[in-house]
Amino acid sequence: MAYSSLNKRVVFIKFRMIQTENLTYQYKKRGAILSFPNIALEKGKNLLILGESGIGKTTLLHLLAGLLKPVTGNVFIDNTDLNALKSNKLDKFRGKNIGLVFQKKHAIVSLNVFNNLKARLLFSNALVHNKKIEIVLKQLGLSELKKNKISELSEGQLQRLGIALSVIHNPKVLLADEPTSSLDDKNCKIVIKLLKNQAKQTNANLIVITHDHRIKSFFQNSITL
Ligand SMILES: Nc1ncnc2c1ncn2[C@@H]1O[C@H](COP(=O)(O)OP(=O)(O)OP(=O)(O)O)[C@@H](O)[C@H]1O
Repeated sequence: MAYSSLNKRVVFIKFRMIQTENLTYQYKKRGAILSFPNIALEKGKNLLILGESGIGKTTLLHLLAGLLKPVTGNVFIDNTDLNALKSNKLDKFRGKNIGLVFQKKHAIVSLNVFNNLKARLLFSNALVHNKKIEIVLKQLGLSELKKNKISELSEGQLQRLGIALSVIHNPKVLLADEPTSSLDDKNCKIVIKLLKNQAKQTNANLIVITHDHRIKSFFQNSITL
């Protein structure tokens, strides 16, 4: 076959890191059925998901993380169908590939800042590199506080530690639930920039779910539930 005709037949299929199809969820039998638009996100792309209170934002985030099983539909992360994984494999997959940023902080109070990050790496079966921890602490402005107890951190410092804990194992996907809703304008901007920078540095996909319209301008892609 001549090169020119071979060339014409080359098809570029864009690889989707995150893909959902026909997702629905129902908390109670006879309860309302929550249904969600399809998501298709190429590697490294970010997405903002907006929606009013009670519309199902946290539910969608939990479906994307495999914390809830959909009534119908599928979630594919890096070509893996989360529905097809048994619970221990799903836990391992989530631990390795997904970073969750919750509004409530998930640090272990009996450990200092540095050891919290070490524990997070151990939990996700990642290699513990002290240097890597130092780098993330520096990126998030927490180096000076590495030996501090969790109780000694301010709200803003705790939030940055929450981000550090979500990104330390280089997840492929970073899911953030209302990361800015309780913040003033200045800190809202800082947190979104930190999340975007962290995602960019590790070539991860960032999905932020929120009702906070202030952050719309930081995202090229957004959907409203
Ligand atoms: N555990 C539960 N049992 C029953 N219903 C639930 C449960 N969790 C959420 N719901 C209902 O499901 C719907 C979607 O809830 P969800 O928390 O996903 O919304 P949300 O958009 O994140 O809301 P908010 O912005 O107020 O946090 C709501 O009507 C809520 O009352």
